[in-house]
Amino acid sequence: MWDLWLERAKPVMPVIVIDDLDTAVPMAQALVAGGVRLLEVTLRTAHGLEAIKEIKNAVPEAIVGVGTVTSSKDLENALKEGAEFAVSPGFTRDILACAREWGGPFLPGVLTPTEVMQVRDAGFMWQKFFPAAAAGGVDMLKSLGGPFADVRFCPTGGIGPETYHDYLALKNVFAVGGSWLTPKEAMSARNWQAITTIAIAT
Ligand SMILES: O=C(O)C(=O)C[C@H](O)[C@H](O)COP(=O)(O)O
Repeated sequence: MWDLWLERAKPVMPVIVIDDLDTAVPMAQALVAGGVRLLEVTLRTAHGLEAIKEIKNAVPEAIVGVGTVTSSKDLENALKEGAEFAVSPGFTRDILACAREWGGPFLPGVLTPTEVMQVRDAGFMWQKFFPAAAAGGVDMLKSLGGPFADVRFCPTGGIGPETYHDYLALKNVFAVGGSWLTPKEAMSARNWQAITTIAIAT
């Protein structure tokens, strides 16, 4: 699925925090206008689920997923609202089982070789590498690429406009995620042009 989506979307995934529900749709439109279509709406605030539903209905060009999935219940709730993919900062046995049953694109979060092996054993070849910068960044991903050449990573955590290129240059990285694409100041000022400008430049 990621392969297919990446044919028509930039390989970047904004990690979106919705403080005010009315920002969800214009923010998504601003990103899509700049070619950023893979949108990870986090469950960090109470508006996450509703925002997923609203964006799905109002912005058909967006590919909307759910982030900060920390339980199987989170995943089930987000799927009911129409989330097309799901991302977790880590994984539990329960989440992996629920994601397998769903069968859709789920990115479990990993940080160590052992975790890469655990989720690969469970059938997940596409993984989130989190927190990327704090855990060794590009060098760590290069090292993981040795024994795990078949695994594709989406690093997130501490990545910004100055560094995301370095990650995307790695052959085991399929996309890069982060909150830099939807800065808090631009969101609260409802400065959609600023968000489109960032998206275009990315
Ligand atoms: O909440 C989640 O779903 C997470 O798993 C963590 C986020 O992906 C990173 O915290 C984003 O990191 P920054 O770009 O440094 O803000």
